Amino acid sequence: MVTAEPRPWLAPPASGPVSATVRLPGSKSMTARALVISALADGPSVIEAPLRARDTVLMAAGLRALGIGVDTGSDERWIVTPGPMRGPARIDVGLAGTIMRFLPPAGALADGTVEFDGDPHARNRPLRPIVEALRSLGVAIEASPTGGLPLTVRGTGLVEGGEAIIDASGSSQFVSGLLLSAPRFSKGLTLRHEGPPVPSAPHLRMTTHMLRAAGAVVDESVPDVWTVEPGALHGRTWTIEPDLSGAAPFFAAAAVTGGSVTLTGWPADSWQPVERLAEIFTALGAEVYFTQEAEPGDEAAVGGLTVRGTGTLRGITADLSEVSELTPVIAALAALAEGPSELRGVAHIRGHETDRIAALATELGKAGAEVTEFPDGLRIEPRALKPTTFETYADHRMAHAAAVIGLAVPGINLADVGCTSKTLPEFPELWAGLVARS
Ligand SMILES: O=C(O)C1=C[C@@H](OP(=O)(O)O)[C@@H](O)[C@H](O)C1
Ligand SMILES: C=C(OP(=O)(O)O)C(=O)O
Repeated sequence: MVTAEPRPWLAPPASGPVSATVRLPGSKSMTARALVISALADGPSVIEAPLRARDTVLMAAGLRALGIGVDTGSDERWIVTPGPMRGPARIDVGLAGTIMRFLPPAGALADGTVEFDGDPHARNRPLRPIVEALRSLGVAIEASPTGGLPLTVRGTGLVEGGEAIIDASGSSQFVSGLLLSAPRFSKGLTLRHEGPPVPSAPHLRMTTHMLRAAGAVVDESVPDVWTVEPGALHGRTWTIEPDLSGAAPFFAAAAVTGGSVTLTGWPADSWQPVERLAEIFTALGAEVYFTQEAEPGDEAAVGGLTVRGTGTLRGITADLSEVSELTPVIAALAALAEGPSELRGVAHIRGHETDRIAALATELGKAGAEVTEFPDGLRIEPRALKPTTFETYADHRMAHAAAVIGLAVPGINLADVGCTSKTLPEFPELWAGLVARS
């Protein structure tokens, strides 16, 4: 609920191809899941290489408000000590989809009243499907007249669970949020999605992988149906991968400048959609490869993920529904490409940090691109781009998109770079360091 002063920032232009090896902080999505699963587990957990950013710090604070021990004192590892969850508690979700969708089901397992609210725009983000699913599972929950924040969950310490139907076409996080707490529901959960396709399938797979890693029994063999058996989640050590979505602008810098960016510390067997990112960057004209730093077959092996620009940046036609959070950066690349692009399948990103389709159409349009807005995406015709002040709408990924444009177009002013603190507070410094290596 804190609104910081805007921090204007001039995006640094690249003077040539960038050439850099960067280590990025941990994945927001993995850190969020590790925190929630660890809070619901039967013993302490350690989260190695967590992301320390607004979304994950607020998640930790939300769990603490429920009575969970979350020691975030060290940058290397956070320690979660579960215990009985209780209200009354007030949880600030900031602008984080992960918190507003993952913590109400957990809050329902607390004994007492748990209130949720967040930034002004957080009240516009969709929540109704998860609220209604929770009600159908026996949870007493009050929402605003639009079905969203502010929410009050009247926890009794127990959630009966059982069967629920949900339309999760607005966000995969509705499903993830319910599944993460489901092992602790008395009857577990069978959740059936009914409606247009659920976006962000890789995030659902991350949820089920991580639940199984903590001992949950999860069946996802039937499309659009997830079954979680009731049972204990076990404390464990989580090792958080670097954040793939946070990496996208850095890779984009390689593609735009014809340079090379290697991000280190990637596991050979990632839980994030590296292949989909590689396909998209390859279609754009870049080369993507993984260099293992240890013996093949070593499951813990990490390596470098490299994107190399080839001097060619092609327009693409792509369904981005699996990696919708990459849309702003890919749209920026499309505006700098040699031909038109059509990015579709992302209607739901109108419910992200801002209406990203409208925001991209406006801001890329201001920079000179010819942009057509569709209900589910954008057509972008590259034109000679010009300096502008790029509004960021409190949206970290709009800031990333502006920074990418600014590599090639001197004079791109971001209205506020402070919004990058949501997932990567070090963004301005890391970006300046990268551009200095051009
Ligand atoms: O579960 C998660 O960690 C996320 C799921 C996706 O949400 P949507 O399905 O709403 O796109 C993604 O865009 C978001 O950044 C993180
Ligand atoms: C959509 C995003 O975030 P959230 O987890 O708040 O939905 C995002 O990070 O691009």
